[in-house]
Amino acid sequence: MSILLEEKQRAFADLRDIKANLAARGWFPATSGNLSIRVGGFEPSEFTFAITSSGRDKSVQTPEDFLLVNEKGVPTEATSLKPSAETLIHSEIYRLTGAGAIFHVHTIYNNLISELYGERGSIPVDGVELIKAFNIWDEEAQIEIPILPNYAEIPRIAALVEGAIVPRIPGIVLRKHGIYAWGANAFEAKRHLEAFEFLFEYVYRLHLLQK
Ligand SMILES: CSCCC(=O)C(=O)COP(=O)(O)O
Ligand SMILES: [Zn+2]
Repeated sequence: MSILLEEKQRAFADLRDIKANLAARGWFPATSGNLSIRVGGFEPSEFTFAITSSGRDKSVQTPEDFLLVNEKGVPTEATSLKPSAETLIHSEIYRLTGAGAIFHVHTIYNNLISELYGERGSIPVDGVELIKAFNIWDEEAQIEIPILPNYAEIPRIAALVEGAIVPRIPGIVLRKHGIYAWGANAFEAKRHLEAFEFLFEYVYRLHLLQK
């Protein structure tokens, strides 16, 4: 078996597991969300990643759930499957961060918080312990999680990713849409995603308490 085939099968298996895990939390309502894992070499200019196919019910497992695409988001193998409509955002995050996995979900809390802080352009989080999940260990750390507008054309959003990325924050929120969280591998990307969602719920509930 070639190394790429082995890596592809491992990436598909990892995506299947994470998809089932996140679906069980209700984080893929109405076919929303997409997941990807980088496969093969880590050349900055040329890379391949496994990504969810577009428009599918992510709470069920089928043989048509994933495909491989190149750094431009074009399928690398003959297939009738369509890559996620948001593949270009994944491509751009891989290109800019060298991440190994990217997970995107739509939740009530990430949508609410993105609207609450939409005009500010970032979500402030102040001194919450789970900030350490991002490997930020300062006492009472203060972070700002970037928010981008949710344009209808994905290339317009992708063009803004470079300017929005904050090196120590492994995620970007799209306003009234959802979060992209990434990490060096699937384990780390999942940890980051869980931390973001915890922090969004915390900040939202705190806002209500303080009103
Ligand atoms: C009904 S969800 C609208 C599209 C979206 O935001 C999303 O995350 C899912 O798109 P995909 O093409 O990856 O299924
Ligand atoms: Zn989406």
